[in-house]
Amino acid sequence: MHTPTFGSELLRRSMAGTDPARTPLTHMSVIASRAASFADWPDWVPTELVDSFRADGIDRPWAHQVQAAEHAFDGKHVALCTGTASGKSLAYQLPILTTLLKDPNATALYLSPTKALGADQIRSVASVLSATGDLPPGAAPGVQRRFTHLQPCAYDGDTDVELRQWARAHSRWIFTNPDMLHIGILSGHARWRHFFRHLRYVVVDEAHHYRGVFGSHTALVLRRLLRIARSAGGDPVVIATSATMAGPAEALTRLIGEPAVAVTEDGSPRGERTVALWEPDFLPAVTGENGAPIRRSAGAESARLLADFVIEGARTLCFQRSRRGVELTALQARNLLAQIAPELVERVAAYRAGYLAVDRRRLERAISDGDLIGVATTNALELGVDISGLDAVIVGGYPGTVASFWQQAGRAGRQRTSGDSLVVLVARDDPLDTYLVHHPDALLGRPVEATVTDPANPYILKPHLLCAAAELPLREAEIAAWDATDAVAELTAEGKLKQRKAGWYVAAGIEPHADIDIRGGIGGQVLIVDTTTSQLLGTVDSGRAMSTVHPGALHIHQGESFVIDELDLDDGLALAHPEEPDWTTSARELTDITITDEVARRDCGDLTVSLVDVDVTHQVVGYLRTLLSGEVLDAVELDMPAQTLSTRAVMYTLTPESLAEAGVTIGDFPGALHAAEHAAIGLLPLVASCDRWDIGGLSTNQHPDTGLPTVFVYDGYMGGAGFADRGFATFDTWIAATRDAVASCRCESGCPSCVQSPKCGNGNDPLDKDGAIKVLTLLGRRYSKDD
Ligand SMILES: Nc1ncnc2c1ncn2[C@@H]1O[C@H](COP(=O)(O)OP(=O)(O)OP(=O)(O)O)[C@@H](O)[C@H]1O
Repeated sequence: MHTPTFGSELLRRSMAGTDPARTPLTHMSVIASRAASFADWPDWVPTELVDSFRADGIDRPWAHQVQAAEHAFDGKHVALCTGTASGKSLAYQLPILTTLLKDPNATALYLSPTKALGADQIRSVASVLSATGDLPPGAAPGVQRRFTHLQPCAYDGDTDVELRQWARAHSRWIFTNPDMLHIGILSGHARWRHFFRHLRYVVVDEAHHYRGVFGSHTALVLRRLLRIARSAGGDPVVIATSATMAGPAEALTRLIGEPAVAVTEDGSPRGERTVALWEPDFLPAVTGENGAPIRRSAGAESARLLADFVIEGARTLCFQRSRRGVELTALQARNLLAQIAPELVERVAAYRAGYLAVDRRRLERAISDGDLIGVATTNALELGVDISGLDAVIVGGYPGTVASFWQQAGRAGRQRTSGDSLVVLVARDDPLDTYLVHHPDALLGRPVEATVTDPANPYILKPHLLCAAAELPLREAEIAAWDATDAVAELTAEGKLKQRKAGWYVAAGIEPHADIDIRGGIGGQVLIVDTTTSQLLGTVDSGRAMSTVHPGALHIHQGESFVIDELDLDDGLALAHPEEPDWTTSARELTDITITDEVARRDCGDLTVSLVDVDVTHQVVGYLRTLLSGEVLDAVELDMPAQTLSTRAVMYTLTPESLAEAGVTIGDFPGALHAAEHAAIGLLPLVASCDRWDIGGLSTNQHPDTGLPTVFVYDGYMGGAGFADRGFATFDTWIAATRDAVASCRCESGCPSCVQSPKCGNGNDPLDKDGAIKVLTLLGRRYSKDD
């Protein structure tokens, strides 16, 4: 570090006294500040609207805002992908408010992945519409009279029946989410005919959230929306926004099935941002499974940094992955402060979604006003919420995607004056975190990951086809455009669709909408119920129930802990009671795989990589209870039935000769392949925007279907979710990163940061770290030549 920055100074002061040989800091770099690039207000924006924006504090738009607004106004679907706090809302507000003002019938729809963000965006629109500009003194507060007919209104699970009726009849700008659009709007679209006939814009905010199974469901909901609007006479333009989305135009096209353009050049000003990567040291005298060393937890390390930054007067947000983690971090930071700076204890708090709305607003105000200096939070503060004046962000554990990392990092430095900030990523004991803190380029120099969706997955597509047919008869051309010929033939053969002259109709007695839970995954659902209050805590895909809500499993719901007493798969019920144990659980599964089809294959000498359809049979055989320190408390056995999952896998085979050549002796094959498989599962999220819990794996010395040493990594969802496809498509990058992650871990013979897996059915045995490096090096060498 040459010239000290705000961030490097803050870190230096916090690290004073640390033994340089054991420094947890693995990297520090500075992202330079940037000046604003302005544009003129487009000449199609009415003066009264420009006045309102000016009165709301926006004198001139930034260049990217105008570019995106112009595309949308010209009728092109547009994806705006610029940094956090780059004013993306204004970019869609300009064409929408203009159109609503000029055409008294025009309507618009706004979609966000969370209700909180939707509420925030309505507030932002209301603020523009109520800005008094040059209205005469004494004009009524609230929305100005000339804008009253626009009536932006929320329409989600919290909206009561009366307001819903009012919104349908009067609102010209509806704020909702994909879930409500599916179940509450498209299912009864006849009542919305006027709204759809005049629908001119659809906003898809924070579009990178639509990935994996949720993304595939949303893609189909959006296609149904466009189809219904067009059949009613409307022709909406879609405006997608995201601070972090790879290939935004392609991503939007994948989501809506139609061509789109992108705007990515960010014209907003930014302060100087220092980014630090941090790897907690190993704990002395504490060991985990099979005696492996374990690191100080990311939560405890984050709490220490939070307390240090608060002492330095730096206003800091500290992100934690779980709500429980948030409470613990805030508590630990307060305990540390109580010993050294007791006057600061009350200036640190926890923030999470389970709190009452009033408490959340109070906390948000206290953060903005500076009454609170340090706040531990879940990703509830990651999206949208416009809090300014923060100096530092601590990201406690890689949040799963590069997109989320930048989203969280972007919460600091939103101050327009200087905006200098510090971001620290604290690694968890996990291969992906280890890799990232030792390979800064993979995090800081890499474009964000592609959002993976697979709307062609028949297990997702078929229920949506039934909904579409129930909404309006399905026509040949639509079926072809949705790539659904086979699925429609199957539904027709099953008697669920009937072909008539005007198209395909859903068979009498079928009400398909309620059968889809667009966040719940695929297939049937198991309900999780608190037996002490009869409260429904949530649902889980039945295919994943045995590994997540087996008897004895710890289940977290809105920050509260529950322990599962009973799982009844026949009735689809998991019964739980509240309990706050100091351990967590992870299921142990045994897996068998049969290859049913080969979709694609790349040979490289005697090695092969293939994309295959597989039947995965797994059986949960027990679970581990692990203390929060990482220490294993015990292993509990379970007797659960086996289940079969038909899905997609990426598979590679090697030969005994190639392994021997790479230096792996025959007795070490199982441990080497097993360790390589675990690490590859841990690293797949680097290329496929999924969670390691979305995927599974199997390695074997000799698979019956290949006759060779074989490793599979498969999607944990019926029909697949697109993750294995990404693994196949980016095999070289994925395997090279996996090799580097294992090789750069400082442990001697394998630990949770490299080759141990928290859900291994074989108790992480055998594992051969050195052998895994040899296997991965061999694959990497061969395939990088090939690519
Ligand atoms: N042209 C502009 N000039 C000055 N300030 C602006 C301009 N455009 C927007 N802003 C302000 O910037 C802040 C961030 O805007 P906004 O919330 O729309 O950003 P965003 O890109 O949606 O952020 P996020 O990605 O965090 O959701 C707001 O306070 C807004 O009023």
